[in-house]
Amino acid sequence: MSSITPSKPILKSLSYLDTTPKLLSIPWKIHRQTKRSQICNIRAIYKQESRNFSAGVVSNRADWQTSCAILASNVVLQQSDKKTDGSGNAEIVSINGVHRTLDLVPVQQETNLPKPLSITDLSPAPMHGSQLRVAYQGVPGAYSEAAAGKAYPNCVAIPCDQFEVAFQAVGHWIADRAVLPVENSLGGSIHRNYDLLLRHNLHIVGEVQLPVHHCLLALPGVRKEDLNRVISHPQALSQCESTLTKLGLNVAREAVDDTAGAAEFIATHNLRDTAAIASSRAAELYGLQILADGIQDDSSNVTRFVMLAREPIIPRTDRPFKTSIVFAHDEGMSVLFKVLAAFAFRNISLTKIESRPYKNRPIRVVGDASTGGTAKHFEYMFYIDFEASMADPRSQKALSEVQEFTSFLRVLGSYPMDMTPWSPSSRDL
Ligand SMILES: O=C(O)C(=O)C[C@]1(C(=O)O)C=C[C@@H](O)C=C1
Repeated sequence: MSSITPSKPILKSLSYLDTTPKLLSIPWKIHRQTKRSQICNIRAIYKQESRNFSAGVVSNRADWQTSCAILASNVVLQQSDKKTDGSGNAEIVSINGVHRTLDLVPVQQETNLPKPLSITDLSPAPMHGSQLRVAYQGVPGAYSEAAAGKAYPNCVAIPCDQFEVAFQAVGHWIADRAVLPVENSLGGSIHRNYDLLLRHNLHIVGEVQLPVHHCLLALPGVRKEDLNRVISHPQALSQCESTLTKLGLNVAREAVDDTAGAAEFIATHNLRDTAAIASSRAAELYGLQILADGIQDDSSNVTRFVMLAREPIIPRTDRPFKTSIVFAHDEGMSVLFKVLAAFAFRNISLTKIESRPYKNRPIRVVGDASTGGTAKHFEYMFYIDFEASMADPRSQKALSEVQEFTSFLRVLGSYPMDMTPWSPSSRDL
């Protein structure tokens, strides 16, 4: 047990954070050595992995321990929470609320992978050096971790068990940035994340486009004919749907929180009838074999991530910038048309438009009930990305016009566009 003193005041626990924040300057309670069991040779794999990971995300155990105390206690808790079948030979687990009885894995080894941060772990983290801490949803080997590495080489990547936690980690100074997948070229928008962008007060400060190369992973020795189930993130399942069918895998699909988490789950529970859709890095990390490589339905499979920070960046005009806005309008005809026209007349290209239900006010009644002429309309929030910087006078004029016929307008961020070329055939992950 060691202790360090944070250089900045930090918030102590979620209960403080949710009410009036109390700033504390307390010595750090630091980690117990956590033990994650069950995956063969994971330490060796992970050490090699840390050396190999070309994107440069710093995620080895030593760095991790000095950078993030938040993960410390979870594993022991998790192990004691396991339910057994009474004989002690099997464990009852739940995937998406479905309970399954699994044989317990005989091999019990300590591993070095960081445990994802969860909502109960949002206690103070030490401030450390110059390395940027980037929160992502998932476990090591998730595409979001790769996106963090692409956006910020040499960052410390912090796994979080939910997107909400990644947002809060930044809001409470546990992380400096969060990376958030927002859309995929095959699966479309990741809607929930649009809602989170609105609910939280973080700013979009950048974007990265990551070619996503999926593999079908299973335990060593398992053949395709042995499979009864394929598990993965819902986006990954939808990105590989036709290929799975072509491979003759007309088996159950089950959604889990992230792709690498699916691989970890198979390894941890020794599931010989289940395959995961995940990255080749996840295969290495969790000791799985690649049954099929490049199983996305289209080789041009790209996911766009945005990076979020507590403060906006200063927009510039010396390189291509994108701006993301969200707006709502009360009523009135042609508002959407007028908004689009405000950009079109100034030759500003839109790259994205998305509508989401306006959650506090989902339905509007129009007309006069006494005359029987009522109709109900859904209310929406509209998200627009356009190709111009907020420092560009054209954007400012367009937005002041948009403001005139909208009831709510927020600039989510103005940030450099990801212009890096990518090759559809390259196997980035
Ligand atoms: O599960 C992961 O590995 C993620 O990073 C999430 C996610 C997503 O939300 O779309 C990211 C990229 C891929 O499109 C598939 C899944």
